[in-house]
Amino acid sequence: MVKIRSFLHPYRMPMAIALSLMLIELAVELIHPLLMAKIIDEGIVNKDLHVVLLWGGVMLGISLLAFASGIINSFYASHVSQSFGFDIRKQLFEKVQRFSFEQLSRFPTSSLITRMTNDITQLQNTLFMGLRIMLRAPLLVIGAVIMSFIVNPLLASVFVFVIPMIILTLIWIMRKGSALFNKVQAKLDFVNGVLRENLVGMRLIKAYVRRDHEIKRFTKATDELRDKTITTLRLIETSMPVLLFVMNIAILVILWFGHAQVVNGNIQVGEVVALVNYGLRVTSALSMFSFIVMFLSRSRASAARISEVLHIEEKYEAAENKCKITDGKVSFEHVSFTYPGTKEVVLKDISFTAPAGSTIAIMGGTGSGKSSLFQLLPRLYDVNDGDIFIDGIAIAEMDSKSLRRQIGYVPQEAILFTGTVKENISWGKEDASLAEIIEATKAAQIHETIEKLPHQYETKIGQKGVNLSGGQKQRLSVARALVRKPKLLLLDDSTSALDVKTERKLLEALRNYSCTTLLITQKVSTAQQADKILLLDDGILIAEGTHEQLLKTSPLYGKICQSQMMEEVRHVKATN
Ligand SMILES: Nc1ncnc2c1ncn2[C@@H]1O[C@H](COP(=O)(O)OP(=O)(O)OP(=O)(O)O)[C@@H](O)[C@H]1O
Repeated sequence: MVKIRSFLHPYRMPMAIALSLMLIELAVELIHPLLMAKIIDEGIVNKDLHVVLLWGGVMLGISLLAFASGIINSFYASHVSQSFGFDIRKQLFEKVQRFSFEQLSRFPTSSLITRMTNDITQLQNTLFMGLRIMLRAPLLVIGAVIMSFIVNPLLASVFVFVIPMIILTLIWIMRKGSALFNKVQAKLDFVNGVLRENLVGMRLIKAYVRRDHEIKRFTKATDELRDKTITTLRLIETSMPVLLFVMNIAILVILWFGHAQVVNGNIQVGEVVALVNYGLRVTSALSMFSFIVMFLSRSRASAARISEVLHIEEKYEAAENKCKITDGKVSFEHVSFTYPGTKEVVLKDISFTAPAGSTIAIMGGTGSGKSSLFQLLPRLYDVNDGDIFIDGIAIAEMDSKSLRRQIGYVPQEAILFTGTVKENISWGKEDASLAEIIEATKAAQIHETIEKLPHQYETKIGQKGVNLSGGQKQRLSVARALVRKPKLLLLDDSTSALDVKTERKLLEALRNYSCTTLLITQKVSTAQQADKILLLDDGILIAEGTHEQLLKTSPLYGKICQSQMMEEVRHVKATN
């Protein structure tokens, strides 16, 4: 929570101005009943029009002052609350960008989205309300009680019994409300999660005709959110009328006692009117409390959720160990790896060398650890045992940012961003010239396709590349990696959607890049073109060698080749 409060520091001055203006409004509100008592007792009772006009004029003047203060206060309140929300959102976003994969996996994506949107909006609204009415309501209560004592201590003593009871009840409601609102926000996370999955997977839902099922799932999630919200609001809304009832009784007691005192000639009518007026102002402040308690409880829950993300300790890496990959020779020495927070060892004692400029194919069944092995090279995860060397330097000693900048990594799923073709490719190298981009797209065998697009390199790519085929997306992702001219290229099944001819051309073009290429593939036809094949099985490197060598030494590789050949024969027969 301390962290959230620190976001207010830059706005101390405008907040102080807003609060001072609010105090002017408050003072005017508290002086009003006093002036009213004067007009009644000195003007109306004594039939003195001059007094009525004089104090009436003063009342009008200070009302105008309060009106102007209110408008300027609103201006400052919206400026401060919006800027405060903007700052938190920016810092939260930057923080999440710096998270490691392990830290990122602690929060579901939908929860991070809710925290960056809805939770911050809650805090903004609360701050706005805080500067407008939140402080005004309790101060109005305190001020009204003090003024009542100044006017008539005997009648004002009624408030001493009632107000502490009301304050204790409000504290209880707020505590309970915070816990309930925490649950409401968690339900909102879930609704956002279902919504996100549905929007992203819309094609799959339609293809599998799962619309009704998904509507039911979404309805269940929103029903739960609605029920939790209603329970929470009910707690607050039912407590408020009880508090107002208690206050109304207090006003009745003042009227009853006041009447007796006026009849006995101990006090004047104006004093009773002023006290009733102060009582009514306390009642109106209390009705504001239902909103205040709601906002405060909700924002307490939201602040805790935002703080949880902001408080995560970042692992700062020493920036001085900048590395320069010169040749791209890769060696794994007895590498073992387990994902953080899990027990399963996904890579077991892996050792191999990829000479500089060589092409190494990595094969193995699904879940055998191929992608995990790739993620270790740019240090998306760190090894648990053993060492990985590039050009003879242990990557554990290298600054991960500078290491990543020199690796061309094409993940299994081709990810594109909304923007032009050119922007998507220069994502790999911000200052890439058009000539460099074209060189990369030619090598990735996608230049000719881009030339046929309506606006060539300036053609807009839809969200996630919806207007491109799977193979086109893969080749654009390869071009994005090549534009960096990396010394080490990692292709995670990135040519799976290409036909044999295009794939062959692409692999041949890669030879001109004189980079070490590690490529994961399921196809023997692709692996055959590599200088060496690594065969993984359940996280263990069970065989290593050229296609011909493995045919002789590895029964598993033999089986893979046989099954793919049979598949091809079946395919040829079927097409004939
Ligand atoms: N982020 C993760 N957290 C925990 N375990 C993971 C994670 N990613 C993968 N695994 C586990 O690691 C093992 C190896 O997965 P990996 O993705 O490396 O296999 P793969 O050989 O690339 O499979 P595929 O060919 O299906 O892509 C699997 O058992 C998988 O469940």
